[in-house]
This record gives sequence, C-alpha cells and structure tokens, in this order.
Amino acid sequence: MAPPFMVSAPGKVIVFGEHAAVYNQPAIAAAISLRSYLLVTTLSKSKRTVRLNFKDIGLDHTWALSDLPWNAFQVPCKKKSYHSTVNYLDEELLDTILPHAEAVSLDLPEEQRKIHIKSATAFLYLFLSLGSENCPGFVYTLRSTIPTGAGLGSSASVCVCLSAAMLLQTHSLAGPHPQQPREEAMLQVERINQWAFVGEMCIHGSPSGVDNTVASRGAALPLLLVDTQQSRSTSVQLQKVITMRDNHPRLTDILLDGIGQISAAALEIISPPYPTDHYQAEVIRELGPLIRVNHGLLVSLGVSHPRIERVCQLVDDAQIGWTKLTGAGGGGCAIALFQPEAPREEIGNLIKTLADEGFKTNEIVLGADGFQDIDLEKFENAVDAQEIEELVGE
Ligand SMILES: Nc1ncnc2c1ncn2[C@@H]1O[C@H](COP(=O)(O)OP(=O)(O)OP(=O)(O)O)[C@@H](O)[C@H]1O
Ligand SMILES: C[C@@](O)(CCO)CC(=O)[O-]
Repeated sequence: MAPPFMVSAPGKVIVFGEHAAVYNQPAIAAAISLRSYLLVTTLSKSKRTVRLNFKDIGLDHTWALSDLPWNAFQVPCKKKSYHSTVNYLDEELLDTILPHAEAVSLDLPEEQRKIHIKSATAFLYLFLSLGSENCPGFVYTLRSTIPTGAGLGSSASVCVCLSAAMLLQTHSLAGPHPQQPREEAMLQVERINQWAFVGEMCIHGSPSGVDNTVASRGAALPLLLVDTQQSRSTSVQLQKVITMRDNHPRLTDILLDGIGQISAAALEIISPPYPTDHYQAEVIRELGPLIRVNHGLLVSLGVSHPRIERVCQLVDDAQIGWTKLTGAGGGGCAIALFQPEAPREEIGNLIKTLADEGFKTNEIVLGADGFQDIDLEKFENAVDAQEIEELVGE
C-alpha cells in the first residue's frame, strides 16, 4: 500500500490587474505565506471508496469508486492524458459528474452546499480525468489557512494541491529533487498548473489562470493585507464585469485596458535589476499612485464594496500610503502599501483602528518555505488556521 503523502500550495495577492487579466491584460501577483495542505492516504485493497474530507468548509463525503462515471471519461475522443492541455470544460463530462457532486451535504443550507458542490465538482473532474477505475481507494484530507472567498486565491491553491497530488499518484511527475534540471522542473510545474486551471474552471467558470499560476510558481512584494471579513464569490464578481461589458462594451474596454496599462507600468518599475535597499523607497513611491489609480478603475467596474471603501478612507485619512482591493472584490481583502517614510507608530495606530472596526490585518510574508515532518494525525485534527500554522512551522 502506498504511504500517505502531503502537498501544499500558497494563496496569492494580486497587486495589479485583477479582472483585466480575464480579458488578456497583464497582471502582477505575489504568493503569500497562507497555504493549503492536502494529505492523501491510500486505503487497503478491500475499501473501494474515495473520501473527500475538506474540514475547513465542513465537507466530508465518500463515493463508491464503482459508482463514478469512469466510462464517460474513457471514451477515446474524451480521454485526456496527464500531458494534455485542457483549456475548456467538456459540458458532457460535467453533466455526468454533476449528480455525484450534487450528492454532497444534502442536509446543509443551499448557500453552504453551493460551496461544497463547487469543490466536489473540481475534485471529481480531476480525479476522473487523471485517475482510473482500478485505482485503490483514497482519502483526500485538505486543510487551509487561506480564508475562503476573501480574494486570496483559496480555490486556486486547493486546485493546485489536487492537481499535484493526482499527478503524483499517477506517477506523471518526477521529482522535485535537487539534481533535477531547471527546464524539467518548470515543465512539471506547468503540468500541475494546467490541471489546476481545469479545477479553477469548475469553481469559477471563466478564470484567467493568474491565481493558479501564482499558487504553482510563486513571486514576491511586501504589503499590509486587510481582510474585510465580507465573504463573496469570485464568479459573481466576474459576472458583474461581463454584464457591464455587454451593456457598455467600449467604456468597459477602456477601463480594462487602463488596468492593463497600469500593470505594464508597474512591471517596468519592479523589473530587474531588482531594487536594492537604497532605491527600494523610490520604487514604492512610484508604485503607490498606480495602486490608487488601479483601485479607482476597479470601483468604476463596480467590483468594490463599502467595507473596502472604508479601508481606503482610513488609509487616506492617515496619509501614510495607498490602498486597493485585491482579487475579485465585492468584499474580501484590500492591500495597503505604505510610504517609505510612514512612521511605524502611525502604521500601528492605523492597524489598531482597522481592528477596532472589525477588519483583520496581516503584514504578509512572501515566498515562505514549505513544510517538513508534520504529525499527520495532529494535522487532520487541528482546530483552526493558527493550529495548522503551528504544526507546519510557519
Ligand atoms: N479550505 C477549503 N477547502 C475546500 N474548498 C475550498 C477551500 N477554500 C476555498 N475552497 C473552494 O474555493 C471556492 C472559493 O473560491 P472563490 O474564487 O470564490 O474565492 P477565492 O479563491 O478565495 O478568491 P479569489 O478567486 O478572488 O482569489 C469555494 O467555493 C470552494 O469551492
Ligand atoms: C478577478 C480575477 O481577475 C482574480 C481573482 O483572484 C479573476 C481571474 O483572474 O481569474
């Protein structure tokens, strides 16, 4: 029996370019130290089931392997290989999956069940595409320290974990190992990324791929993250832009193009040679106004929220930095970049005011390390994000 193993992927913040990325504009995003962790346990031969235990969202469902629609995925014209590029969802395959995904959490309110069904759909699409009917039974236990629906790429990080785990299980990935040539390692990351994108399509409908790309590859920039604690769904925010574009195509395209130009300008500012300490301050001064303008355009697209506007107002009142929403908007998180000369005490006062008004703040650590030697039983039973972080040692 194969030993249990674990994979992990980070969340992200989009610094510039959300929404416009969906319309092929450039975007700049960074990985953060909040992560998802997926533990995969193989069952004994006699147990022919697959169990999804997504504890943070309260989803725990078991399917009999023989009940799943393997045949639909094996039809020669539908069969995908692990190295296939899949950039759309097959509606017929989705139809065969849906009754199985919709069998989860029948006793829960519709709002919560919707979240479970999305996760189950992404899981089943990947499992049936990459797995085989003769595989052993498995338990997939997921824990995440990334708040769900906060704009921090929780779904992409879950999808990267699922994709990486399934590619490992089918022996479609070699490594990573220290002697592995860089090109080979990048090819494997790209493979994980592509299948994660398939999972993202199951959850979001029409993602740009920026979230799963960051969760697969990583990147960096220091910021204050402010969680409005106002949950929302990315697909609803994406739909707002689609509707605006249907009603006002030229105007919407001007806004999206403007956001693309901001990302391109920001990329020039942060491009190599990377800023050393003595001109890091200059870089921040140049990026700051771009953050404010990018937010203004997102407000015009209709994807902000009164709680996000309150964060902008508090940072503006303190006159110590620039703010924008990050991710899909409609709630979720904002990011603040502080002026290099902003006094530490004033930043502290602002963080306190934000906390008093019910916002959760986090000075985010970028490009954090992976994990080692985790006690698997403690991991499964960890009560909350803090306990998971203590176990993984971040
Ligand atoms: N801890 C988790 N366990 C299982 N599924 C999760 C978890 N966190 C998120 N998901 C899945 O991701 C979906 C949330 O995705 P959504 O895109 O709305 O938010 P996000 O990814 O956090 O935000 P954004 O896409 O703006 O960065 C949920 O409906 C659920 O299917
Ligand atoms: C709103 C969006 O641009 C970012 C969501 O984190 C959607 C996407 O790129 O898929």
